[in-house]
Amino acid sequence: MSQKPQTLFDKIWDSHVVKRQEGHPDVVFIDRHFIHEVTSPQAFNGLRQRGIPVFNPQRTTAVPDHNVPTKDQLLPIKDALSRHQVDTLRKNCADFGIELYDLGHPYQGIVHIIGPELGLTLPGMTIVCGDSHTSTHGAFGNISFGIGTSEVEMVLSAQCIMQYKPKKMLIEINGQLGKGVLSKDIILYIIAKISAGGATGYFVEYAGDTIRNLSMEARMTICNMSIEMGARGGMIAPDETTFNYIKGRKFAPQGEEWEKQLAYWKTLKTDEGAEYDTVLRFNAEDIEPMITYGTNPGMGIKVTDRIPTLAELKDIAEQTSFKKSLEYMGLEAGAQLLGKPVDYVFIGSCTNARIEDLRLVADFVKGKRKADNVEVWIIPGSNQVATQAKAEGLDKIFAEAGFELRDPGCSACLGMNEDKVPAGKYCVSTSNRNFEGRQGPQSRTFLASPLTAAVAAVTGKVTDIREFV
Ligand SMILES: CC(C)[C@H](C(=O)O)[C@@H](O)C(=O)O
Ligand code: SF4
Repeated sequence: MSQKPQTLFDKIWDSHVVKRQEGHPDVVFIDRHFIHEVTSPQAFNGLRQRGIPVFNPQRTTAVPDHNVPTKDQLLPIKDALSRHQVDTLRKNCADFGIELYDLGHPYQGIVHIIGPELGLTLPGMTIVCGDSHTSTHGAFGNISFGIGTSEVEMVLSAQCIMQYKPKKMLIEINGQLGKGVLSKDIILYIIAKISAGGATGYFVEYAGDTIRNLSMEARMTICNMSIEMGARGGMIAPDETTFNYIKGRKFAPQGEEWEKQLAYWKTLKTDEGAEYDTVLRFNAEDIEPMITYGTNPGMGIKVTDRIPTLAELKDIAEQTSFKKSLEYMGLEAGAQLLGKPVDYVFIGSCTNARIEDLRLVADFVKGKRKADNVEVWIIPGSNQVATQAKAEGLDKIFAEAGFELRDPGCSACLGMNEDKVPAGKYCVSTSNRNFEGRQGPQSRTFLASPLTAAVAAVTGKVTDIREFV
């Protein structure tokens, strides 16, 4: 009997449904649960109140990342709230028997960076975390999505979650990327095309030869930002690039188990003829280095383009938020961003703080110096990234360029620690959100790729990387 062709999403979802009842959300088994200090405290308190243990502590991994200092990380945390958050995570993990990669541990880092690098993130899994950018892990061909604190409690107590199945979107990108164009530009381009709400209610699968030719690091950047167009998550079918990345990692399957898993992973692709609710197609040749000018990630332009004018925007609601946005950013409609002086450059976050990002930046800045008007922070995504960077001598290249390589954490991606961009200052940032106040009260963010950030650091202004490569 021939089965109806299935999408990759359906294959993984259906194989994890524990209970399905018409008119109710599916009860879905969760293979891997990541937790951090911000969204887990109330969940643990809920368990305490109910007097129940964590159902399967081995499937949960904890790491402090949001509230951690990126200088002198091993000294007691000065900020009282941050210290309390991190201490609470420590106590909860000790009380409930959960593995914690605490500050100073070789595996500590941003939660979405450490999962993949430790081989905890694997194809075919269901993965959740009380964090919207859990979508990052989908680059390995699994279903990964962010959940709320009450759902964190649900997963801790039952290793399952109740969820309605989302709609499915395919985004196919084909063709050769131009010089100086990175995967960050691909995703900023897509979000600019479909808007920050363009994929609301969908789970996105990315496909096409452009995606196939990307490294795992680059794929993670794309899946990471799926959430910034409203999607529940993003995924990419696993292939040889995926398997090579995973092989030999700390918690990756080994020996016979590897062979067994690999055979299963190879089946993880969308069947010919399977249907999506929506299909979008883009050409890689149309994509250029991108930068955002506004206060949501959909407000992006090619770095050489002008900011749109009010008249160019179609709907009225959009016009109101557009005006407010430009006011906040201190920018004029119709103006060019190119040549705009910047004050800070932040290279970091779960979007672009992996070793490949740091290599790209180092490669570009080698022998160059930062401009006098900019302060440059490089915050590695994890201790493993930092160690690797040092082993390769990247720290020396950064130091010679006047860039500061600090300790790992979320840092100025959202400024929950002391790394804040001062009010009114402009920062070219490799992170994923440019919301009002995101990098500090009244801070102004231009989202861009690591290369566009690096060139801004050297010239002190918004610059087209293609002038240099
Ligand atoms: C703090 C956390 C809940 C939040 C998220 O869910 O994304 C943060 O990581 C962010 O990027 O804004
Ligand atoms: S690096 Fe930024 S986006 Fe990623 S988890 Fe941390 S705060 Fe959220």
